[in-house]
Amino acid sequence: MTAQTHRDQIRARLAAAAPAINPSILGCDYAQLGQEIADMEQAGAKVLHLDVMDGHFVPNFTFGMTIVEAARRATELPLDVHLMMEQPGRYIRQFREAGADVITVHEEVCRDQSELADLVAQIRELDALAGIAINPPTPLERIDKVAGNCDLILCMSVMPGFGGQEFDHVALEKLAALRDRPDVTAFLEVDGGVNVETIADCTAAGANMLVVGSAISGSDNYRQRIVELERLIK
Ligand SMILES: O=C(CO)[C@H](O)[C@H](O)COP(=O)(O)O
Repeated sequence: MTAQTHRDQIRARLAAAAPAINPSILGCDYAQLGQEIADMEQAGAKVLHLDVMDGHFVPNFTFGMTIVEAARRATELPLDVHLMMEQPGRYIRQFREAGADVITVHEEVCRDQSELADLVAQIRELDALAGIAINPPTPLERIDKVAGNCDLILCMSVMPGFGGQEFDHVALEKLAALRDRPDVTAFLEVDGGVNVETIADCTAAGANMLVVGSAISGSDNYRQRIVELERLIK
């Protein structure tokens, strides 16, 4: 029997958890990062979303591989690392070595779909799940050749860069179109403005990985909020 790869194991964990609430650490207290991550895990998170922002592709900075590596030491939960950055290919190996299990790159930083496909292959060679992300204005045609051959597709429901923005419904049309494509087996993820008002529409449209930032990190009780969100989607 062939041994399971790390990708196989992570895919199986995500499939077992789906539809999964995927808390983003963007709004956490970074002076207490280990505790924040432990709190999210105890609250029921099955996967954690880490937002890497470079100040070029998005008008904000967050963190790089050092924090990914610290998160890796703080938890065994799958780490879903969203690279909001130019030239992600230069850093993919370092993020993988820091402990990223899922690595997502943006279509908008690629010349064409062949470059996007190369990044997917590069991520998979490192035994991580490969995700591709599109911003609200980016049409699905821009990923039509790669959508059937990647592990996760992230439909942004805000322009990336900041938490606490309003949900853009354009993501729902894209999710539904992807869900209906027989060749697409990727996890379908949505990120931005996902909260108690919008989450049920996301799963109804086909999302099975639901990134939630401020609706969890801004609440007084992470567990209560995750349970509340889960009730709306299961
Ligand atoms: O990528 C992001 C913003 O660009 C983040 O995942 C962000 O944490 C989402 O936050 P919120 O749920 O508050 O919209």
